[in-house]
This record gives sequence, C-alpha cells and structure tokens, in this order.
Amino acid sequence: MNRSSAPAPALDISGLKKSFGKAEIIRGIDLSIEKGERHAVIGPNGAGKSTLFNLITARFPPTSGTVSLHGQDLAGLAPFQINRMGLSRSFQITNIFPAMTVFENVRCSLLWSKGYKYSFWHMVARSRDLTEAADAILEQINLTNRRDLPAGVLSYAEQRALEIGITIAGGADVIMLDEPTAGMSHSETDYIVDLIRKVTVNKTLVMVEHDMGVVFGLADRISVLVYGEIIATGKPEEVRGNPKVQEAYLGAALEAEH
Ligand SMILES: Nc1ncnc2c1ncn2[C@@H]1O[C@H](COP(=O)(O)OP(=O)(O)OP(=O)(O)O)[C@@H](O)[C@H]1O
Repeated sequence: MNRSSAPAPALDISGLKKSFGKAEIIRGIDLSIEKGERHAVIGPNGAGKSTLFNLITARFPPTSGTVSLHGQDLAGLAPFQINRMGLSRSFQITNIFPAMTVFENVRCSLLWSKGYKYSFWHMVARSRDLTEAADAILEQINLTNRRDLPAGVLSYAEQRALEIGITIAGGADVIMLDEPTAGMSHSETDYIVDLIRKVTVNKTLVMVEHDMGVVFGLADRISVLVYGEIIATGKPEEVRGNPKVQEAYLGAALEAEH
C-alpha cells in the first residue's frame, strides 16, 4: 500500500517482537493507531499487554521490529525523549508523590515534561505560567477543591484522576493509560471514564483495560492480544462479533462482568 500521501499514524508498530531469555512474549505485532483514535488493548492475563506498553515507551528495547510516533522511528531513544516528542503514559500502580500537594504533583510534572532546569531565574520567569497551567489541569481533572492537600490523603479514585492529570500535564498528544479503572467501584469507574473522555478530546488514547464496559464505552477500535499476538483489531462491534475473539477471550471476560 502506498501511504506516502496519507498523514503518518500517531503510532505505527511493525514486526514487533520481544523475548525474555528463551521466552518469546511479544511474537510479531503490527498495529497502526490513527491520530485522534481511542484504542484499547485487551486480552487475558499474561498476554503481553504491559510488555507491549513497555516496548512502545522504550522501557524495554525490542528484540526486533519498530515503533514510530508520528512517523518517526523511536529506535534508540530514551523514555524521556519519547515523552518530549508527545507520548505520555500512566502506570498500573499510582505514581504520585503522596507527601506533596495535589498542585505540586501536577506542577512538578509540568516542569519535568518541559525540561526546565532547576535554575532559580528560570523558575521565577516561568513560575506564573506554570502555576496557571497546573491550575488549568486541576480544573480539567476536577481536583481544584483538593489543590492544597497532600496527594496521599486523596481517595483512590481521586489519586487515579491525579495520575491522569500528571500524564496529560506536559501536553502530550498520545496518551497511554494502563488499567485506569483497576480496583474501582462502578461509580468511580463512571467518573474516571468521563474524565478520560474529556481529557483525550483531539488526542490519541491507547489504553490497556480489563473492564469490558469501559473498553466498549470508550474505544473507537480494540485490539485483542493473546499469547503475544494480536488476533483481531477493529471497531468494538466487529471485535465483539469475532468468533476467534469470543473463543480466546471475550466470552470469558464478558461472563466475568455478570
Ligand atoms: N522483565 C521480564 N522478564 C521476564 N519475563 C517477563 C518480564 N516482563 C514480563 N514478563 C513475562 O511476560 C509475560 C507477559 O506479561 P505482561 O505483564 O506483559 O502481561 P499482561 O498482558 O500485561 O498481563 P496482566 O493483564 O496480568 O497485567 C508474562 O509471562 C510475564 O511473566
């Protein structure tokens, strides 16, 4: 296919493989995620979803294959360089500084993502901009009324919202969320789903998620990863109706919801 005239996808993964010792965990993944798409990666435990995230964000080098962000090959780049190219991820485990205030957590992330040096004059000059930007993020994630509390006293769902705020703080246009609703009640999940929808408008979202209600409610397209391979990619209704997916994963996952 001649793709020269088409805009580069937000993420383009080609022939991606990863082995740990003799175990081949990612066994040849090809996946293109368009700009502005909300994409969910689902699959059974141990299928390789976190490993795939770690390969995309360069926490692990691939054994072979390539990952491109907006058409640029990420080979050899460090995670912080990829972050500054516009890709930001959250982790399964909340990654906030509990003793710092909610505001400071966001502000710190802004500082880091912009690559500001801890030079005093630099800081003074940027200070007002940063404060305004951090407050705008707090507004977006509905935590303005928690601004000056230590992050550690927030409820679990609020901490996950803060984590999302930290992830989007640097203005990344590709956001990767690893199980954003794990361990949440139904109402907390609804709250976080609304929030994710809001903060990813006009951005590209790639998420790993086990809650099928969240996946089918949020994703434009879904990829099903089983034993290190994508067995199907498509719109939610296509994936839901795919017999291979039903057999390998979805039947059991949807049953588990009830
Ligand atoms: N650093 C590592 N060294 C060796 N094996 C690893 C490493 N990281 C992951 N694995 C193995 O790779 C496989 C896939 O793990 P991974 O965490 O990517 O799966 P997952 O789909 O994210 O699972 P879950 O849904 O349970 O989070 C597992 O068998 C795991 O033990």
